[in-house]
Amino acid sequence: MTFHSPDLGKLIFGRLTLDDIPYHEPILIFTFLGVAIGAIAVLGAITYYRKWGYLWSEWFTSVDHKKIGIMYIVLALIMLLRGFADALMMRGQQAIAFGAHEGYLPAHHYDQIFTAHGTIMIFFVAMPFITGLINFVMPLQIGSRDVAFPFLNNFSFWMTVSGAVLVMASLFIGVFARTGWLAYPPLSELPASPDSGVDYWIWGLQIAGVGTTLSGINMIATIVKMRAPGMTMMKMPIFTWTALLANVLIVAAFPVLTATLALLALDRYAGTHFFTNDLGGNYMMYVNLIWVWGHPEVYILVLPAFGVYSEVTSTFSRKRLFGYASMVYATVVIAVLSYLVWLHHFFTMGSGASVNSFFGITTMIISIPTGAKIFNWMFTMYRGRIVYDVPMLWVVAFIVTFVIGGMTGVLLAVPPADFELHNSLFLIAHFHNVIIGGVLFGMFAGVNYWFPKAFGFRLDPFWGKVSFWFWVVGFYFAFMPLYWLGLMGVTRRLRHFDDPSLQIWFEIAAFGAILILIGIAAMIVQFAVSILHRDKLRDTTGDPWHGRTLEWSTSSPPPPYNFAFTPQVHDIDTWWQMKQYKWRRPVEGFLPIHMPKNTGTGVYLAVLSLIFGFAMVWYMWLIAAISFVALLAVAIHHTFNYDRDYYIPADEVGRVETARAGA
Ligand code: HEA
Ligand code: HEM
Ligand SMILES: [Cu+2]
Repeated sequence: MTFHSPDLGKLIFGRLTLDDIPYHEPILIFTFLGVAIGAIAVLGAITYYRKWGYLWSEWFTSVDHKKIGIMYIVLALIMLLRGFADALMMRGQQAIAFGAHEGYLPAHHYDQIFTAHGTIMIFFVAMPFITGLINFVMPLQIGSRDVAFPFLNNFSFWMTVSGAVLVMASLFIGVFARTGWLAYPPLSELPASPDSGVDYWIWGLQIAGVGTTLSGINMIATIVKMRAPGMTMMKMPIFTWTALLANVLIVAAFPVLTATLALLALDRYAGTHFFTNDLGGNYMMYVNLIWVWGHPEVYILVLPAFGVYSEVTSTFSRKRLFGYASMVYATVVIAVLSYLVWLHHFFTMGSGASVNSFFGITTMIISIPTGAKIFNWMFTMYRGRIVYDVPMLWVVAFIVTFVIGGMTGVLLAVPPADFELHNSLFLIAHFHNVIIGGVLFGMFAGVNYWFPKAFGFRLDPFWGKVSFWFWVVGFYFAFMPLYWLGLMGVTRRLRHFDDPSLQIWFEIAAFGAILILIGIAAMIVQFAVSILHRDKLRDTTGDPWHGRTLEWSTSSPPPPYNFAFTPQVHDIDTWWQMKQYKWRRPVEGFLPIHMPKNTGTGVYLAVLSLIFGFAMVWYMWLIAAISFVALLAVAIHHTFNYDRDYYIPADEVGRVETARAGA
C-alpha cells in the first residue's frame, strides 16, 4: 500500500493491534457476550421506552447534588458486581488449584483479576459509595440549597465514570495490570510490564482522581461556607463532620497519588528513572509515596461510614448521640493520626528498629479514638428503645465485625509480629474485615436509611433482612479461614498450592463467597420488590424513621431547591427539637428561588478525557493530542457560558409546598 504511510497508521492506532482483542480466551469471550447482551438489553429498553431524553436532561446533565449522589451510588453498585465477580473467580480458583490440579485460571489471568478486584473495589466501589452518600445527604443535613460548585460536582462524577470505563475497557481490549492494586516498581516499570496493563491502571486512576480531588474541594467549601444560620461547627450533624474530615483527607492525600502516578508514567513513557535502581532512582520512594496516600485513603473510606453509624444509632435508639463532642474530637484525632502511620505497610522494608517502633506506636494509638467511638455507639444504645430495622441491624453487625478487624490490625502494628504476617492471608483477612465490616456495612446501612428520603418509599425490609444475614454470615465464612491460613504462613496473591491439608480452608472460604453472592442477589431482589410495591412502602411524611437531623424536615423526595426557607438552627438535633416545639411547615410568603442550570459540559469533558486516556494507554499520539486540545477548548468554551442560572417562581414554590403540606 503505497498511498498510506505506516507512520500515520502508528499515529492513529499506536501499538493497538488485532491481537490485543482476546478472542482466543473463552472466559473473556463469554464475559464479553454476557456484557454485550446485557448492554443491548438495557440500551434497547431505554430506547423502546423513549427514556434517553429524560435521562439526559434530568439525570446525566443534572447539577442537583441529590441526583448526582444517586448516580454515584448506582455506579458503586454496578462496579460492586464486577469487583465481586472477580472475587468469586479467585475463590473458585483457590478452592480447586491443589497439587496436580492447576485450576481453571492461567497465571497471567489470575494476576489481572486480583489487581482489578483491589483497584475496582477501592476506587470504583467504596469511593463512589461514600462520595455519593455525602453528596446526597450532607447538603440536606446542613440546610443548604446545593453544594458550593454544582457544575463541578457533575464534572467530578463523570470523571469518576470515565476512569471506571477505562479500567473496564481493559477486559476486552488488551490486558489489565498484573502488579497488585498498588503497582509497586520494579514490577510496574516498563521492562517488567511492557503491555497496556499498568498504563490502564495509571490513566484510569489519574482521570478518576481529578474527579475525586475536585469533589473534595467542593464538599469542604460547601460545609465551611453553606451551613444554615445558627449551625456552628459544634452543632453540625456527625455525618457532616465525618464528611468534612474525609474530604480534608482527600484534598491532602490525592495530590500525592496524582504525583506518584505522574512520576511512574514519566518512567514508563519518557524513560526517566524515578523509581528504578539505576541512574539515581529508588523504588522505595514509590512505596513511601503510595502509602502516604494509601493509608489516609482507608480512613477516607471508613470515616463517612462511622458518620452513618452515628446517625443510624441515635435515630433507632430514639436518643441523642452519646458523647457528641468526644465523637467530633475522636474523628479529628483519627484524621490527623492517619498521616503519621503510613510506614506500618512496609515494616519489612528495612527502616530500622527505631523508625519501625515510632510508626508501630502511632498506629496503635489510633485504637484509642476508634475505641472511644465504639463505646459512644454502645452507650447511645444503652437504655435506648432500640428499633431493629434494617439499618440498625447493619450497625450491630458492624460493631462486632469491625472490632475483630481492628484488633487484628493492632496485631499487625507490632513490627516483630508483622515480619511474620506481612503479605500473608492474615493481612488479607484484616483489611476485608475492616473494609467490609466497616465501610460496606456502613454504606448498606446508609442506603437503607436514606432510600426513603431519596425516592419517597422505603426499601422492602424482608429482602433487606435476607440480604443482611447472607452477607454477614457469608463474610465470616469467607474471611475467618484466611486468618488461620495466614497464621500457618500462606502468603497473598497465590494461584496454586501444594499442601493438600490447606484445601479445606479455601473451600470454606469459597462457600462463604457463595453466601455473599446470595446476599448480593437478595439486595437486587430487594430493590426490584421495593420498586414494584412502592405504593405499599410509600412514605408521605418525609420522616419515616423519626429522624433527628434537617434532611428529614423536607419532603421525600426533596424538591429541587431542598428547603423553601432556609432553616434556623438552635441545637445539635435540630429537626428533633423543631418537632418538640411543634414546628409547622410555612404555607405562604414564598419567594422565587435562584437555581443553577443543568449543562452537558461535564459529560463532554469526561468523554474527551476517556478518549485521551485510552489514546495514552495505546500510544495513539495523534488522537491523544487532538483529544487533549479538544478538552481544553471545551473547558474554555464553558467559561463563556453565561446562561447558568434560573429562578423558580414564587407561585411554583408555593404550589409544591402546599401540595406537600396537604399530604
Ligand atoms: C477501612 C479500611 C481500614 C481500616 C479502618 C484499618 C484500620 C487499621 N489497620 Fe489496616 N489495612 C487496610 C485497611 C484498613 N485498616 C488495608 C486495605 C490494608 C492493606 C493493603 C494492602 O497491603 O494491600 C491494611 C493493612 C494494615 C497494616 C499493614 C500490614 C502489613 O502489610 O503487613 C497494618 C499494620 O499496622 C494495619 C493496621 C491497622 C490498625 C491498627 C487499624 C486501626 O485503625 C483499627 C482500630 C480499631 C480497633 C482497635 C477496634 C476498636 C477499638 C476498641 C474496641 C478499643 C480497645 C482496643 C484496643 C486498646 C486495642 N493495617
Ligand atoms: C465481597 C466479598 C469479597 C471477597 C470474597 C473478596 C475476596 C478477595 C480475594 C480472594 C483477594 C485476593 C487475596 C489474595 O491475595 O490471595 C482479595 C484481594 C483484595 N480485595 Fe477483596 N474481596 C471482597 C470484597 C472486597 C472489598 C469490598 C474491597 C474494598 C473496598 C476489597 C479490596 C481488596 C483489595 C485491595 C485486595 C488486594 C488486591 C491485591 O492483592 O492487589 N475486597 N479479595
Ligand atoms: Cu495503613
